Formats: sequence, structure tokens, C-alpha cells
Amino acid sequence: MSRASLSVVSDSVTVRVPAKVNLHLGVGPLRDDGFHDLVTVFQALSLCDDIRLSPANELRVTTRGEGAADVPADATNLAVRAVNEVARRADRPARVAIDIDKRIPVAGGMAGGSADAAGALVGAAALWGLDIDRDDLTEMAAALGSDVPFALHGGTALGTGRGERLMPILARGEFHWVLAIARSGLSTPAVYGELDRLRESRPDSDIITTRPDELMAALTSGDPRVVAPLLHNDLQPAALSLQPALRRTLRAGVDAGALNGIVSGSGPTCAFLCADETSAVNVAAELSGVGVARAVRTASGPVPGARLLHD
Ligand SMILES: C[C@@](CO)(OP(=O)(O)O)[C@H](O)COP(=O)(O)OP(=O)(O)OC[C@H]1O[C@@H](n2ccc(N)nc2=O)[C@H](O)[C@@H]1O
Ligand SMILES: Nc1ncnc2c1ncn2[C@@H]1O[C@H](COP(=O)(O)OP(=O)(O)O)[C@@H](O)[C@H]1O
Repeated sequence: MSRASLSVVSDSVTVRVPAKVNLHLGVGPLRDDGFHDLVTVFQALSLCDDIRLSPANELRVTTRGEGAADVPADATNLAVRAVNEVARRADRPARVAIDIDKRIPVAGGMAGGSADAAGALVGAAALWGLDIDRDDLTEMAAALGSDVPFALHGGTALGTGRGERLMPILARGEFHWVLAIARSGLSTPAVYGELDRLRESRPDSDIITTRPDELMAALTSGDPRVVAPLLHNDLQPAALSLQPALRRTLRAGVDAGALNGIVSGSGPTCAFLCADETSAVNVAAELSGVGVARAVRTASGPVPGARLLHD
């Protein structure tokens, strides 16, 4: 069969993909390949991007919504890279229009680009009727970025390696979060670099990357009051060093009634764990009034990873 005669199985597909927060982020020393070994606990949140893929004459991408102007519209867009990867594997032309409806803050430490990549992998496979098994999809995801496998996986999971090796974690119940989105983003490599710099200046500081057993046990209890004091992020001092104003944001969320606040991944989004949904709505309202963030959102977790939406 020639490439041109391959039939398109569907007119268009839409995939919904979640943001993540790291409930625990332990960062090991810098590896020779430029990455750091991690021990992290991811949770997928109800703040999602929607990725629509439709047949087109050429590969193109448009983004609307949250931070759209900061999302590349060329071959460096992670969704474009994902579609190119599926096309290469299927040996077919990547003639697809990708439309991203963004809600996940760009360069916000919530893995928005990774989510779009995961959505585009699932979307391209569905659009072209390809049968790619879960392990192969996960391998393709890991090649696109350390956080991409988790965006496929969703739920609550332990991440090791550079974050791409996943093991599901049992988390009971629903956790309610408030997200304070900062006025400008932070570059992930810059934040890891700042952590290395801070560690070099304090050579006696311990680097501990053991499994966070206490947090994992707390998650099975489903009680946010037990989980809240166990939130931990090794990248937080580095993010605070690059954006000192985040200290005020973290304080404001706790003052507004959150159980605890943490910088999400490499930041600068701050995530606040609340006792319940009502408390989250109240904390969000109060935090909006203080003016420490560009936008404030509520979200719950865990939610599933990349999933096809059916009209
Ligand atoms: C920090 C975390 C925490 O979940 O997420 P974000 O806060 O950015 O969303 C991740 O480790 C980000 O993962 P991701 O954004 O996929 O990173 P990649 O594209 O794989 O790598 C970008 C760069 O980040 C640094 N990096 C990333 C992962 C890792 N384990 N060690 C690193 O040092 C490296 O400098 C690398 O070149
Ligand atoms: N589809 C995409 N959405 C967002 N950012 C993207 C995308 N594709 C590439 N990028 C690039 O990736 C960088 C990191 O974006 P993002 O994944 O949103 O943040 P973070 O790594 O902090 O979670 C952005 O600054 C942008 O240049």
C-alpha cells in the first residue's frame, strides 16, 4: 500500500491531558548525561489541556488560552515533536493540524508541554488507527521528555530515574488544591542548575533520595491533613532563589487557610493543599484578592492520564 492510500480512520480526535504536581520531589546529584536522578511522587490534577488533531495538508499547530503566546508554533512544540515521532514510526506523512486549548500554565512547573506531547501521541495513534501498545507508547513518551510518561499514566505515581520510570501509588479519596499561577515562568534547566549551584556553595548539605514511605502511607489514608505536612520539594529553594517573591505567595496561601503550600516542580506555580473543596474555593478567593499571583485556580486530584474525549 502506498503512503497516500493509507486511510484516515477518524475526521478528528480530541485528547484531554492533565497537569501534575509533585507531592514529593527528591533530587539526586547531577548525572554525566545532564539529568538528575529523582524520587518523586506525581499527582495528576483536573487542570487539563485539550489537544485536537485533524487531517490537514501539512503539520501545523495553533494554541489558544492560558499563556498561548509563549507556546512555540514550530517544530520545537512538544505536540509537533510527538506527532512527528508517531508518523516516523508508522512510516506515514505527518499531515495533521494540532489545536491546543491551554489551561495549564506555560513554564509553570506543571508539565504543560509534557501533557501536550502525551496528548499528541495518543491523538495521532487514534487518528491514524494505529495499534501501539502501552509499553511502546511509554517509551516514545520518555524519549520526548522526563515528565511525558506520567502525563500518559495519570493518577498518583512514584517516579524514579529521571522521572520517567513509574509505579502507581494507591491514593484514597480526592485531594483539593489551589494553584497560584505566577506572572512569569521559570525554565526547568535553570532551576536544576540553580539547585546544583546552591549545593556547591554548601558542600556539607545531605542529598537524600530515598522513597518517601511516610507520604505514600499518608496517601492511602486519603486524609489531606496527614498528607499536607509531608509535601516536599528539593527544587523549592532553587525556585525561591530565582523568584524570591514566591515566598510571599506561599505564606499568603497558608494565611488564607490552606493546610500547606509548595512550589510545584520547578515552579513558579505554587500549589496549596486544602482540607476540602469548600476550603479550596475560600482559599482561592482570598488569594485572588491578595494580588500575589497572575491567576488562581482550583483543581482536584488524582485524575486519569491522557484520554480520548468522545463527542
Ligand atoms: C522538574 C520536573 C519535576 O517533575 O517538572 P517541571 O517542574 O519542569 O514540570 C521535571 O523533572 C522536568 O521534566 P521535563 O520538563 O520533562 O524535563 P526534560 O525535558 O526531560 O529535561 C529538561 C531539562 O531539565 C533538567 N532535568 C530534567 C529532568 C531530570 N530528572 N533532571 C534534570 O536535570 C535537564 O537540564 C534537562 O535538560
Ligand atoms: N505544547 C507546549 N506547551 C507549552 N510549552 C511548550 C510546548 N511545547 C514546547 N514548549 C516549551 O517548553 C517550555 C516549558 O514548558 P512547560 O512544559 O509548560 O513548563 P514546565 O517544564 O515548567 O512544566 C516552554 O517555555 C516552551 O518554550
